[in-house]
Amino acid sequence: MSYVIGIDLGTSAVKALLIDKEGVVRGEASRAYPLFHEHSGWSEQKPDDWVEGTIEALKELSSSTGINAADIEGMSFSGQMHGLVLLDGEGNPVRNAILWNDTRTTAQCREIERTLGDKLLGITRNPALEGFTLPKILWVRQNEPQAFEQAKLFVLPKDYVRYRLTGELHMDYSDAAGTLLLDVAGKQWSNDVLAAFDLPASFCPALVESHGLVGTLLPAVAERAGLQASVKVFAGGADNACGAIGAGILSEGLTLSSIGTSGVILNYENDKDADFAGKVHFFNHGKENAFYAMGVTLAAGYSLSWFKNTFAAGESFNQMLEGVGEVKPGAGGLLFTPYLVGERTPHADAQIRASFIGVDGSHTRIDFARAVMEGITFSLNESVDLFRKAGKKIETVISIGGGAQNPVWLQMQADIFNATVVALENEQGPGLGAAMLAAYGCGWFPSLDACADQFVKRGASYEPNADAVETYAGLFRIYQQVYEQTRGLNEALAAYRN
Ligand SMILES: Nc1ncnc2c1ncn2[C@@H]1O[C@H](COP(=O)(O)OP(=O)(O)O)[C@@H](O)[C@H]1O
Ligand SMILES: O=C(CO)[C@@H](O)[C@H](O)COP(=O)(O)O
Repeated sequence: MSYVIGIDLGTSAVKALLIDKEGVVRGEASRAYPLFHEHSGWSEQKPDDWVEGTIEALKELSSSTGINAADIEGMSFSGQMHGLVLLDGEGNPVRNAILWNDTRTTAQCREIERTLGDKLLGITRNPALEGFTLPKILWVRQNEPQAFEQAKLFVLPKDYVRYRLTGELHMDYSDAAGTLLLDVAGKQWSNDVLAAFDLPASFCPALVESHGLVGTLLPAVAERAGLQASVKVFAGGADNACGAIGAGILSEGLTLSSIGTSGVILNYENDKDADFAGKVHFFNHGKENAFYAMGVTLAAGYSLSWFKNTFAAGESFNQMLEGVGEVKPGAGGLLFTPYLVGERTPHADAQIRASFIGVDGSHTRIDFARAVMEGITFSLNESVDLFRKAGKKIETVISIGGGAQNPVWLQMQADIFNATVVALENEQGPGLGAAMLAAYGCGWFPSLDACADQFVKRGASYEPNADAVETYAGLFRIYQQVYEQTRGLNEALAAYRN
């Protein structure tokens, strides 16, 4: 039997999956690593923590499954997007990575808008948002000139890990699309954008397709991980592109909802010229010459894990959420907006913060937990709403991510989105998409679509309940007002943050 490995470099942990030719998961291992929040709005990780975590997870995977290492043919990656890793001439990081959920770069975003004007959307197909990579590059240049002086090249998180595993430096189109330096439709680094910010072409790594072969394992890494150095390593993709591949979102008309640390509503696009006027992100897919548009909730699963860590420390998600299905839709008039770290869609705002509105003396912790889940889902529904207004039909939504583990949340998504929500059997998130890129790259299938036919297995389906749909439609209108009503208050409170 032959196997491939999919590595999902997430924000909270790296997860490695061993998958056979039938698409059956034969083993999994993960390693968590810390996030550093030195100031409000800052979010960093140590690139070498990712590398160590990945090698440790691979070691566990190879030893615990008891399979013959020679049977592992290939591996590929899914990575948290946008994070800036600056490398010196020797390939060492010059500072910690600045992550996708770090919002320190508002001034640099305004500078990018002033410098590029309409060209920005025309070339990169996206507006300047704090989470994207170019503003982070400018921030380091302006605030840490000594570190910037040493930097010869930038990569994204999974590219750094792959580099340390193979010695080869590349970036795939799906991840490069989130840097604001790529001509998305033309699939090349934009000389116009690079020149506008005085960055040399040598600052960007070579571009490859997500299923492209980039090398094999370095012998020392292979030995530590318990693998053979001949394992073929394929580039991989952005976590949302890989999540979409792993959910079979490979043709028009399919929509994905992902509740991981962040939350995403994603729509497949064949048309490189599809125009959403920058209201949602528009990126290259991990499938060759395909695209996707998506809206992003910055703190989706993060809001629930914040709530758990703060008010239910020591409990599992299942323990904390026991009985949440018995609380009626609307949590007794309690509304939550999930703006714990600012927001992206539809309000690109780094200063906004979360609120509970309507707290009543009768509310208990389980009402708050339900309100948090509903608030996250209302935020995702803002993206569903945007897509519907742009003419997209959203009738069936495939749900992935840690949030899809809870059936009450799956039904809640069906009721709030007013669409059929489908879970996957043995949901594995973007790691499955990464493994599929390796399976396709190894030549096991003639196309990614053929691989999806074999690997992606739909599970339970949730239909919208008419009463709940009506209740939520009313609540959603109230939810939508909270942003404007709390914006000024949060701007004033910003001065008091750490
Ligand atoms: N049993 C569960 N029930 C509901 N939500 C859960 C459960 N387990 C995890 N989650 C949610 O999923 C999130 C993690 O999702 P995951 O896809 O693993 O994230 P990432 O890839 O960003 O690390 C958590 O923050 C939590 O909100
Ligand atoms: O910033 C984005 C997408 O634009 C995030 O989706 C990151 O890619 C991190 O994702 P998760 O850790 O939530 O999977």
